[in-house]
Amino acid sequence: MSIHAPTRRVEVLGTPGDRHDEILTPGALDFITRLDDAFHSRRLEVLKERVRRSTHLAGGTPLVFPLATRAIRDDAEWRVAPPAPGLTDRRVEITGPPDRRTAVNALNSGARVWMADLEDATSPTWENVIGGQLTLLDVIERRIDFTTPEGKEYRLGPDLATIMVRPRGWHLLEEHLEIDGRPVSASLVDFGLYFFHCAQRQIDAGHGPYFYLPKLENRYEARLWNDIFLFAQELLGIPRGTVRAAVLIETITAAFEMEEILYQLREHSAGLNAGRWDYLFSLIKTFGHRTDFQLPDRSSVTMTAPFLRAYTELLVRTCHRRGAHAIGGMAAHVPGKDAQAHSAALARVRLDKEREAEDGFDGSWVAHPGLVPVCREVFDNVLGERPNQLERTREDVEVAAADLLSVRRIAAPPTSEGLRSNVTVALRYFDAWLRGRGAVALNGLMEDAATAEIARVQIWQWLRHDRVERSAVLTLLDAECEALAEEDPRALATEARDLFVDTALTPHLPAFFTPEAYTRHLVRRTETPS
Ligand SMILES: CC(=O)SCCNC(=O)CCNC(=O)[C@H](O)C(C)(C)COP(=O)(O)OP(=O)(O)OC[C@H]1O[C@@H](n2cnc3c(N)ncnc32)[C@H](O)[C@@H]1OP(=O)(O)O
Ligand SMILES: O=CC(=O)O
Ligand SMILES: [Mg+2]
Repeated sequence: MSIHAPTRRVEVLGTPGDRHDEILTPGALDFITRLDDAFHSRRLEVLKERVRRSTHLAGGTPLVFPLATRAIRDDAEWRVAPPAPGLTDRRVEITGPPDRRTAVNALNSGARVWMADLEDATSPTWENVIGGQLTLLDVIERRIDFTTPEGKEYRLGPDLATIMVRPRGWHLLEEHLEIDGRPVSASLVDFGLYFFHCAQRQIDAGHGPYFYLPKLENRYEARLWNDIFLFAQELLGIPRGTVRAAVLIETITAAFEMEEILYQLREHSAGLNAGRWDYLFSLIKTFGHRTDFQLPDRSSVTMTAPFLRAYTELLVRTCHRRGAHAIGGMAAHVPGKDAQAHSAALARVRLDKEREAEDGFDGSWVAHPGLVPVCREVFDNVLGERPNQLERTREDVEVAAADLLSVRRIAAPPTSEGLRSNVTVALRYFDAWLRGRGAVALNGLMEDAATAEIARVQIWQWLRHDRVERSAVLTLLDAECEALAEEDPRALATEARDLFVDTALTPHLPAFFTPEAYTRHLVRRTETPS
């Protein structure tokens, strides 16, 4: 089907799947077209600004709290909107891709919020993108219950988590949907389809259209999202201020603009989250060329490192000063398959959540239903009857630019185990992603696009500073490739290897592995548009 909005030609080029027509309705496509009309060029400006900024930082321009927005930071009066229905108590938030099994398990898990993730945890095949929207629609319509061929039943229980949806970031395109012959922003597609189908339904169900916004780099990107919310609410007759969005502070530049990001979104804000994995990725990517920014093995970079503590403490202080929730990040350990690994994972997650709760976070993320009880218990102990600890304004916290950048204090050379682990994670994650899975458990750790990016850019950084030999990386890569192909005949070991070579072993570091990999491997366009 092609629909002709007044002047625009919309084409759906993805292979039609079961019930896709329920999502790709003429009304929804028209809504996406209007979003594209209004915001296409603003997205391009934001992307241009990213390149400009990273070139300046690479050229030695110091990263500082912006001078131009000092008045916003100094103004003690402004606050973000009060928490929206279903978002007052967020002591445990579970994350996961919006496939049907994960959705039912996450919603029933006992977590207060389910972050339905179209970003780090989703490989954006067309089937996953539209399937995810169908899952969300079916959940809200309460028609998702199903039984597997093996007889296992999935049924929504009485007490469900509130849904927050994370659309893909600004760097990605949706090539299965074209307007006037060019692909549409993946962020606008994910946001637009969910908003169009579910905003009113969520309001009718007592909640609202709630979002998590990934990978923002500065206040301009927050303003862009805020303008999109205003536009979308107006267009569909949704009362202004109904949308809520939490921003992941997961780039080093955004850490210098937390107040400004909250300020831009204040009418729609649902606080900030400490997205630690992308944050580390961003830090290495931004300063990877500098000798004083070399990070050691990923396993030895813990949240107690001074530069990471500065980041989380500043996040709590900033949020609570403005009446916004501060939500903790993802501990990577997932429950093990044997008793010993299981209790070790739980103990590590407990320590991580205890530190966050004591620091003043209002809740935190878990990656697996088996981790909900431990996170809840830790926050119950600190919060008691209170739904959050917004009143802890943490005026004791003072963080300077140098504290956020004090990476040198944990510098240590990479070990052979650290290198091997990064090669394994990057290669195996790429293989999973190319086959449509955006999150996997590897060696007891949750791996997704953010953690795989750390593995990739660390290898690049170590090569760049002659910390490891290229031949050693290639030897490990080939061995891992062979092992993967032997273990699983369906593995795309060669494609994953090529992706590794092209994104980690090149002199110029690609900003993300996903855009190129998406175009090369995930895009399956039909000959004749439907
Ligand atoms: C850096 C960041 O951005 S973090 C946020 C993005 N990342 C994520 O959201 C990852 C979320 N986690 C996951 O996707 C999964 O936990 C994985 C892939 C890591 C591991 O999944 P599995 O290998 O299936 O784990 P496991 O076998 O222990 O699962 C047991 C059950 O728990 C369910 N489960 C596991 N994780 C989740 C989850 N996050 N949400 C809901 N259910 C889950 C499984 O579906 C399975 O259910 P079943 O018994 O009905 O089949
Ligand atoms: O999105 C979360 C992160 O840690 O990255
Ligand atoms: Mg992330």
